[in-house]
Amino acid sequence: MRGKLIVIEGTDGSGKATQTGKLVARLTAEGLNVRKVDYPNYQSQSSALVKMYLNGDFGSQPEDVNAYAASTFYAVDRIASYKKDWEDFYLNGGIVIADRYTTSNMIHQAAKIKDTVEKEKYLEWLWDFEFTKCGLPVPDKVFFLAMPPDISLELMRGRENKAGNGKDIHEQNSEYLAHCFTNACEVAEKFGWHKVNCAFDRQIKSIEDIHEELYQIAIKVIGRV
Ligand SMILES: Nc1ncnc2c1ncn2[C@@H]1O[C@H](COP(=O)(O)OP(=O)(O)OP(=O)(O)O)[C@@H](O)[C@H]1O
Ligand SMILES: Cc1cn([C@H]2C[C@H](O)[C@@H](COP(=O)(O)O)O2)c(=O)[nH]c1=O
Repeated sequence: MRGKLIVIEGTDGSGKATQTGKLVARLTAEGLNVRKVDYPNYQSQSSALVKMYLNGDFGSQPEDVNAYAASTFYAVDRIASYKKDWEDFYLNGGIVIADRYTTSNMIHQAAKIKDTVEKEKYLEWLWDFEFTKCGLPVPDKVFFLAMPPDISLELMRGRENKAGNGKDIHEQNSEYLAHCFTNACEVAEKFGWHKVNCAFDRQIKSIEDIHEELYQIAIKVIGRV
């Protein structure tokens, strides 16, 4: 019996790692069979092209690699991780909580495409490529942590990126972050993601309050209530 896949999404510095860690810890403490995955999988060689892209080896601007090409770098990394680390676990009923997934391509790569018809074509291509052709599981639930870009920039300030080599070409570009946020709000609506409003009037919701909102929905998806 197939398990569940729950994804925690958002733009850079929106609190994904914080919330993924808390949700996994609580569900594990309750005795559920839970595993955490995060993307990019920097620990694996499969992320080599992603690292080169984010390091600026193909150009210093995100748009120097088009949405389709960059998406394939991330997809390859995801497929390697799925096949090696969690396919069996998931197909045998395990609960997987993902910090980023294909949904990050929908946010960060689709943001490069301004024309709405072309963006639509890209989103259809991506769905078919990652889920239908490559066989990655479709998420059971996607949480979108809607943290306004000016606040997430503050949260990220002074913090290194996860690859541990300074700020990457996405993080260096505040204009791109703003485009990604606007695009994420549209995509979240289109695909029926659960949007968590993480701030109101520049007042950030507490880590605990956001966690509680995620937890209450997650246990329904898992079938605990
Ligand atoms: N609701 C919140 N209130 C205050 N601080 C927060 C909140 N959520 C996260 N933070 C802090 O913001 C910083 C960024 O959070 P976190 O690393 O979880 O974000 P992220 O989305 O995983 O980042 P990235 O996209 O760079 O991987 C951390 O220092 C974290 O403790
Ligand atoms: C998984 C994935 C990620 N991205 C983007 C999102 C971020 O800007 C970077 C990864 O940075 P992190 O802070 O180390 O998480 O890459 C993407 O465009 N597509 C993806 O599938």
